Amino acid sequence: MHKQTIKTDTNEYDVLVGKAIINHIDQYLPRKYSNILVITDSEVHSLYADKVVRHLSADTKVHVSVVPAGESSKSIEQYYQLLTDAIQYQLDRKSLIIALGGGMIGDLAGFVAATYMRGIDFIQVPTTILAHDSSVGGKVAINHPEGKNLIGNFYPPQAVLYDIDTLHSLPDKEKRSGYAEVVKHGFISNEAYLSDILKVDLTKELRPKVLSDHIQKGIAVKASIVEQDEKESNIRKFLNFGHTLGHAIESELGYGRITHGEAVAIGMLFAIRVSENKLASKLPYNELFCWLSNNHYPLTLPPLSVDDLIKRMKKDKKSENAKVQMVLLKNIGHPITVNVEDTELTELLEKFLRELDSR
Ligand SMILES: NC(=O)c1ccc[n+]([C@@H]2O[C@H](COP(=O)([O-])OP(=O)(O)OC[C@H]3O[C@@H](n4cnc5c(N)ncnc54)[C@H](O)[C@@H]3O)[C@@H](O)[C@H]2O)c1
Ligand SMILES: O=C(O)C(=O)C[C@@H](O)[C@H](O)[C@H](O)COP(=O)(O)O
Ligand SMILES: [Zn+2]
Repeated sequence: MHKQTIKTDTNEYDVLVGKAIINHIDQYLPRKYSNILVITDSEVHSLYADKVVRHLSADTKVHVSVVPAGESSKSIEQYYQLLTDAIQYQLDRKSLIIALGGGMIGDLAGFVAATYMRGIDFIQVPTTILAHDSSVGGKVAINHPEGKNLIGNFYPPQAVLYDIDTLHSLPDKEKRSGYAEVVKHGFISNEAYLSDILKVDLTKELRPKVLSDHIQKGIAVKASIVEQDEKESNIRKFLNFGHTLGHAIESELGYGRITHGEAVAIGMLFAIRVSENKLASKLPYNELFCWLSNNHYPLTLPPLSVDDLIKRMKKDKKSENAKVQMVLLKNIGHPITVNVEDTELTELLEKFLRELDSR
């Protein structure tokens, strides 16, 4: 079991990463709760919800709310239904919400916890590789058809209980999606970590030791940034590397048509091209492209209008005064934020999309 404590100006919580954590979930709860609502999705429900409920204390009332699996559930409709469930189950200010699932559930259940009765305790029980990122740092949100995570808050969990045994059941597509955020943590932190990540072959069974090492290092990168800038006034923006275009693609295609990680992978390729162009950076574009391609990431997109993508990029939370702001790399481990003018962005994005089509 590996424990990392996240300490910000206002909060402190533990992230536990290890095997069989769910079997002992009751002992890891920060305190006793008499009423618990487990929020999960339909896939994770059939795999792990019974196990979680079985291992919670018998003298606790436990309710389970299930939303359909997939990004389209990170919606105002599901959010409202979950609040209704919380009211019907008579959750009070001393109750607990458990977010059991990937990043979609973590963000959605976290936002329910953040807003129900002005905020009640919640813990994250992540079940995807991607959730090594989403469960840490306290960003909770739902999507708006106009843009990703436009409705949300910073609301840290009381604990993150990451049982890596759950990762064995992940489909290959979700392994790929999760690894995109691992790669992101590599690019924004250090070359040795990145080159180690790019040795992984996702088409083969992942070695548990390698996986947990990559996850723990990713959490450490995120933790160190969040501890310095919890509310994203400055360096937390670096965690958005690949997301300015990635989020635009997700919302433009319609939520769930491409996974978050697949979109971020394409977004990172674009951010590298822009870094080369604007900062004369020397970055391993081809190495990343080949690794993504060898691991079967989708690297072509249906036809998309550049103008529409740029309109979406302007709705990004980093954008100020209608200027698109991107996270670029001076080199590996040295991210910076840069405003990109519309004309330049249009030119670079057109060229990038043509390049993707032609490879
Ligand atoms: N809050 C943050 O800091 C943050 C960071 C990164 C991403 N996110 C958000 O996270 C979401 C993406 O998260 P995700 O990729 O985990 O998606 P997800 O939660 O939708 O899970 C992906 C799929 O895997 C299934 N699944 C989950 N765990 C499983 C398991 N153990 N075995 C088999 N199937 C399983 C789910 O049912 C779903 O179909 C996006 O909404 C993204 O915006 C948030
Ligand atoms: O934690 C952060 O900060 C991140 O940017 C992590 C991202 O991987 C994540 O997708 C996050 O939800 C994006 O946040 P947003 O503020 O751009 O919606
Ligand atoms: Zn992300």
